[in-house]
This record gives sequence, structure tokens and C-alpha cells, in this order.
Amino acid sequence: MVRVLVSDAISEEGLAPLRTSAHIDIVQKNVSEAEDELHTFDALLVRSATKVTEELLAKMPKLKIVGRAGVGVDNIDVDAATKRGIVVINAPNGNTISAAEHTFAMMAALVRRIPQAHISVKSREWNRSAFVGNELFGKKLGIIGFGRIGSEVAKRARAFGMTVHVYDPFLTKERAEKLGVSIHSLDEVLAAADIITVHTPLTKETRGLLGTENLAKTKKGVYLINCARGGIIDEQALIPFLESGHVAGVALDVFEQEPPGDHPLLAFDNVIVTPHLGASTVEAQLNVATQVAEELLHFFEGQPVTSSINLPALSKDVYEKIQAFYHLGRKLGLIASQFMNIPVQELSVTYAGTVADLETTYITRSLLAGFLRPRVASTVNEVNAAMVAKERGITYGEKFSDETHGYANCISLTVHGENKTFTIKGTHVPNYGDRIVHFDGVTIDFAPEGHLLYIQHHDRPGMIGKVGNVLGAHNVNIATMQVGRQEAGGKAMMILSLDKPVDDAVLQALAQIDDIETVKRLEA
Ligand SMILES: NC(=O)C1=CN([C@@H]2O[C@H](COP(=O)(O)OP(=O)(O)OC[C@H]3O[C@@H](n4cnc5c(N)ncnc54)[C@H](O)[C@@H]3O)[C@@H](O)[C@H]2O)C=CC1
Ligand SMILES: O=C(O)C(=O)COP(=O)(O)O
Repeated sequence: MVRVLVSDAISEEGLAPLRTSAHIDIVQKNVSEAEDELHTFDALLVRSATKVTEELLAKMPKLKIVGRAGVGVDNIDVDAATKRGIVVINAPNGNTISAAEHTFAMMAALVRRIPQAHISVKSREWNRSAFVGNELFGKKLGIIGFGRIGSEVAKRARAFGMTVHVYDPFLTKERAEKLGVSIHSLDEVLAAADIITVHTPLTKETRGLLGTENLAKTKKGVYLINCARGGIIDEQALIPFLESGHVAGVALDVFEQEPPGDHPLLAFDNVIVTPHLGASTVEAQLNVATQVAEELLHFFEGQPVTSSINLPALSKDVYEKIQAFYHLGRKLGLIASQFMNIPVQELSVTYAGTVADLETTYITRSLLAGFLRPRVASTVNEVNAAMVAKERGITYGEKFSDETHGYANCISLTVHGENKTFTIKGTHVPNYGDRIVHFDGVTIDFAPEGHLLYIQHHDRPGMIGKVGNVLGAHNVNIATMQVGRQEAGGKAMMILSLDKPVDDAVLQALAQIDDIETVKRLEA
């Protein structure tokens, strides 16, 4: 049974796909209510209220996936999740329109002073001259961050007859032209815009983007809007600009601290606010909840997730193509790691044949995870494999080659240790399975499955019989046996597949046979 903790208010209708699964148990509680059972959950679903900190993750040892029913993941410690091998997904498109419409509603409310006028009329006043506003028509709108929401705001601004000036270092000229906006430097946008709205994520680069220095570059009488993340506009820095009248008004949906409490900005008549409502529509909540619920189902069914923050995105189609190689990669890494049970500095993976045309990053991550699994106590999977390898000083690289050794596809892994290098090669044969076709300099053919025994010996008559006798004496049944050699009378090896794992006594007895050099247990 998969246990899912839903710790923020997520659309019930959107969660329906999860509820229909007999294998999923949903618990709706906030984190402190669920304190005693945190260790039992496999998945966590949140919006922006739950802070998914390292401390919380440490209390959830079974957690495999965190789903964010929304866009911003700044409330989730993604690095800490990645380190633990936890997949983080979000719902990037579901609330775009709602957030853009809310931004536009705030813009109109700001320049026409609707909230202030509303309060006045509700207070039984009728003071029309106190609420003279500005038109949006003909004004320059500065958009900082031109992703999904920024570009939807731009479409609406153009319909209102505004000209749109955009700053986004990652925006291409083609996309800007297509949407009828002009690209500028940040300074140009700051200097030209009558209204500035921010739509970036909150990152190291964007925190305090509109601080004292940049606010001073804006036009006198500028209006500012933040419906993205608290902190992109520095709240403290704003105060003197409001006091001097340099900034004519501010609309905030988000705050550095939420709720903001008794914040000095709230005392300004020309600061209008909403309590983080950008995504709070029935439509957006249904969209984002449905998206994360479906992704979660895919994840637990072993299918690819498409909106992961810490995994390469894979479509179902691509995933199906790489699946076989993903398993082969895992086995190659796992076997190589056990065979080279010494410190290792470098892994080099070469893809040849049909596999070389696929999304190999994912296969390499799987191979790396297989390699690291016997070496680390904590969870290691394709989410954190690269990070764990780096922590352990293991570098890795991918190459592509035409050398398939006669197979349709071939993955070759070379592991470099201090005084030894080991190469293993494998192929996947459709409808047949994975085969290891090269092992430490010897051409061989065996399935990387189950309890394997590697024996390196000199090529002499009678070796197979001697090995069989020892195993028989220890009541170990041999399922399959493959032999290979470099040259007649030279280095030779056997790979045996056994019905059960052998203990150290069996290994020692085999190692005592004349002409046997090495015996190793390999679990695949
Ligand atoms: N108030 C609310 O309820 C909601 C807030 N949001 C927030 O709105 C923001 C935008 O969301 P989306 O448009 O979906 O994200 P997005 O990822 O589609 O767009 C973000 C854009 O910011 C740009 N960017 C990144 N760093 C930048 C920098 N230093 N300077 C200028 N541009 C930069 C990126 O190139 C990208 O085009 C996010 O912070 C998100 O969390 C989203 C939904 C609802
Ligand atoms: O999706 C986002 O980034 C949002 O800010 C929406 O937040 P919420 O889900 O309404 O807490």
C-alpha cells in the first residue's frame, strides 16, 4: 500500500484519480497533525504552505516523491530531497492563466484604486474626486521574467493597448517577436516602464532584484506588482520609495513571510494586497491537483514522470524505448561495483549501436546508481546518483562508438580503480533479455540475473569438474555455467548462476582448488 500525505488544501476533485486506486491510501493532515506517522508515508503532496525542509525529510525515511500542486518549489528543499533520492514534481502549467488573470486584476485595481474606493463606499462615503486613477491604455508595461505567466500577462496587456517591454535573460528574440513584445536590458525596462510586474522564480539571482539600487532607476510615479514570490521586490527597500512618492503604488499577492503579520507596508494606503491568491481559482486548483495526482500514479506504476524538478524529463514514448537499457545499465553498474570492490575514481560508459541514439543520460544515471548501491548505506537512485558520485569523488563520462561487437546494441562500462581497470560489456536482445558479452578481458555470454559466482582460473582440463564437486559437497545447485578464456591454456573464467547465495566457507573451499586464482560472489 502506498501512503500519501496531503498536507495542504488540494482540490478534492483533482485527487480523484488517486482515490480510485486500491493501492493508495490518502491521509489529509498538516505536518504537525501527522507528526506521529510521518515515517509511514511514501509520498507527500503540498502547495506553498508546507515547508518541505531537510528536517521534515529526515522524519520521512520512506518518502519517495514530493508533489507540488503548483509551480513554485521554493518551499521545498530540492537539494535535500535530491540527496535522499526523493523525486520532486510540480504542476507547471495548471495555474498559469489564473496567476496571469490575478496579476491583471491587481494591475487594474492598482491604477484605478478599486480596493481603496471599495472600502470608502462601504464606509458610507461618496468621494469620487479622491479616487482619480490612470488608464492602462498607451502605458508601458515592464515585465521581468517572461515565462508562462509573464507571457500570458503580456497578451492581456496588448489587448489593453499597452506596449510591453520585457527583461528575461533566457528569452529568445524569436519568442519575443512572436508575442509582440520587445526585449530590453533590466536597466532599460526599469527606466522606461510606467508599471513593472515581476514573474520570475525566487532564486539567489532574483531575491531582492528590485532593491534600493534598481528601484532608484525606475520612473517617478511607477507602479509595481509582485504576484510571483515575496522577496523579488525587497519589502524594506520599498518603504522610502513609497514615502517619497517615487513609487505611486504597489500590488502584492506574495510576501517574504506569509502571512506577513503587522508589516509596515500594510500601513500604506497605496499598497494593495491579497493573501497569495494567484492560483486560488477552482479551475487552477483542479488543474494542478489533477496533474500531480496523475504524475504520482505514473510514478508508483513505474512509468516516467514528466514534470520532475530533479530528474531529466522523459516522455512515455522515450521511456519505453530506453527501459530495457535502463535495466541493463543498472546491472552493469551493480556487477562492476562488486567485482571492483576497491576504491574507484572514474567510470567511463560507451554506447554503441541502437542504444547510442536514445536518451543515454537516463541510462547512465541508472548505471551509476547500480554501481553506487553496494557502496552507500542510504538510498541511491537515478535522482541522486550524480550527486552521490560527486560526494565520493567518482567522476563519470559518456562516449559513443560504432563498435558493437556484432550485436545490435552494446553498453560498455570501464571502471578505473587505483591499480586496476575493469571492463564489462552488455547487450539487450529483444524478447530474450540482457546478456553480458565481455567480462574483464574475456568474451563470454551470461544473463546478469540472480546469485552469480565468478571464478578466474588457468585454462586446464578438469576445472569444471572440480568446481562442481566442491559446490555439490556444499549442497549448492548450479543453474547455469558459462566458461570463457583469453587463449587456450591462458586466463579463463567461469560464471555460474546458483539457486541460492553461497557463504564464505564455499568461497574458501573453491579458492583452495589448484589453478583457481579468484572467486567472487556477484549478486545481480
Ligand atoms: N501568486 C501565485 O499564486 C502564483 C505564483 N507563481 C509564481 O510565479 C512565478 C512565475 O511562474 P511561471 O511563469 O510559471 O514560471 P516560468 O518558469 O514559466 O517563468 C519564469 C521566467 O523567469 C525567467 N527568469 C529566471 N531568472 C530570471 C532573472 N534573474 N531575471 C529575469 N528573468 C528570469 C525565466 O527565464 C523564465 O522565463 C514563479 O515564481 C511562481 O512560483 C506561480 C503561480 C501562482
Ligand atoms: O504555484 C505557485 O507557485 C503558487 O504560488 C501557488 O501557490 P499555492 O498553491 O496557491 O499555495
